[in-house]
Amino acid sequence: MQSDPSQPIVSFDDVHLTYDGERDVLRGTRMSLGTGDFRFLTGPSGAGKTSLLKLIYAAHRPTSGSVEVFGHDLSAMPADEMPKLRRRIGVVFQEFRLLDHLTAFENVALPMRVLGVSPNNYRDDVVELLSWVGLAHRIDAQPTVLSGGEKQRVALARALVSKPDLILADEPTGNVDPVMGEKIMRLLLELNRLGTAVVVATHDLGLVRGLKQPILRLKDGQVNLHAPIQDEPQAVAGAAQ
Ligand SMILES: Nc1ncnc2c1ncn2[C@@H]1O[C@H](COP(=O)(O)OP(=O)(O)OP(=O)(O)O)[C@@H](O)[C@H]1O
Repeated sequence: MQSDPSQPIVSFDDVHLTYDGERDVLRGTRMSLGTGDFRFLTGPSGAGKTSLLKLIYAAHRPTSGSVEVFGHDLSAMPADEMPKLRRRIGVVFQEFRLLDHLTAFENVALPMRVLGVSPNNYRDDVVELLSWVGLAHRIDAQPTVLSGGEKQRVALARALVSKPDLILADEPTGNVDPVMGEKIMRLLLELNRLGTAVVVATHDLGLVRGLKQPILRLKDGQVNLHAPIQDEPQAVAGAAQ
């Protein structure tokens, strides 16, 4: 399932999403995402950021309109092809929690086990990923003894183990202190520099401001693309003289 780099990897055309027949969350949303793009997804609480990410992951279906991912119209995609598509998408969602009875290693390895990949083909990758997120020393620890930031980083490693082309992260810095939040974001930016497209839904405007990446702003059911926020020019002492 290769995609043409000149084509969008995600494309929403006139997408409506209505819950319970009355709550209009998306109202004719149009947007696209290209290979290797980085986008923050911002908007007021309840605007529909999580819902939008779930549409991309095909965890929800639109009420109307079309969602294409890696060139496939999701509404026309046979159910048995979904796992192959999802393998190309790494997700860090609040509700995809780590499993407490598994170690950090086993949690990160889980997507590969589910896909039926032999341990010989993922063991080194799992160890490398856990080292990359700074958790080589916690590889055998279970989530119950990990801090919030450590758990977030295990979840990030798990999202990356299938070498996805696209990462969807929903408030990945939500439960961690600002230093850890910045570290997680730097890891995502580094991945993006290596060619992975990344969408990060966040309320943390400090991060959005600091990292200077383009912003998808979701408001009133519509998505608009904004340029990175630039710092205000600093007043230069004596400049007026
Ligand atoms: N499965 C569902 N069934 C019914 N309503 C839902 C469902 N999921 C979300 N909603 C509603 O849809 C709206 C958008 O929710 P969503 O979680 O997508 O927003 P959000 O922008 O991610 O919010 P937040 O920033 O607070 O996390 C909210 O009003 C929410 O209550």
